[in-house]
Amino acid sequence: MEIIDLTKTYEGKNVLDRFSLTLPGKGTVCLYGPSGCGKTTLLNCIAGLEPYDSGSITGTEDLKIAYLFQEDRLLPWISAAENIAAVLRGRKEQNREEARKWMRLVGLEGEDEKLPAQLSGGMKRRVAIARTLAYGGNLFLLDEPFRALDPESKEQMISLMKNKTDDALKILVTHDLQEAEMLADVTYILSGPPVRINKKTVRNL
Ligand SMILES: Nc1ncnc2c1ncn2[C@@H]1O[C@H](COP(=O)(O)OP(=O)(O)OP(=O)(O)O)[C@@H](O)[C@H]1O
Repeated sequence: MEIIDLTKTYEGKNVLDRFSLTLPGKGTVCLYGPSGCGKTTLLNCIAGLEPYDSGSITGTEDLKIAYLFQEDRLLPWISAAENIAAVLRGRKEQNREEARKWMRLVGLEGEDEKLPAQLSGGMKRRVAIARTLAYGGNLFLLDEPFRALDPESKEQMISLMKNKTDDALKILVTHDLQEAEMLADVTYILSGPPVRINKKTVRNL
């Protein structure tokens, strides 16, 4: 996948200014940078959710993209398990079973019937993670995926994500260098001073 000279402006202000990056077919690439530097905008452009002013993104045409948004975006009027089942393509009963399996995998057994409003912030995040993984794909866009999780659930979710997305490319946006260190093969610093992460490749853009 190749991003060449991507430029995106909002209200006359350059958010992405001739941004270029070549990404591998699989593995985890972390984008690290201060709030407001354009990380979410970049993911939205890759996903095709935001138009851009100039430049190109190629190599995404045949990819199935699973996007974990920064916000959970759960449908409030259906249960946690139904939120997961909603992205599945099988028969109703099969989807329900599959959704229950994902609820177990993210440590939410017994919470299937709860509405999002009845879940804690961390539980909602785990449902959103389960929904993204259940949908699956060859490109995962992960915008602060472990936001609102306690350290133990975060570790569990990192390990689950590693297991379930082995053959895919993951683009991970995070403010947390420890997270980058645990997951990423390469970390790009989008702006600000260089930061070193143990044993990992860190590049400034
Ligand atoms: N729809 C929009 N309309 C106008 N400006 C926007 C819009 N979306 C984002 N911006 C602006 O673009 C800039 C980049 O926003 P973006 O959400 O991509 O940053 P970010 O690096 O993901 O930040 P964070 O780490 O806080 O999520 C910000 O200055 C923001 O105010």
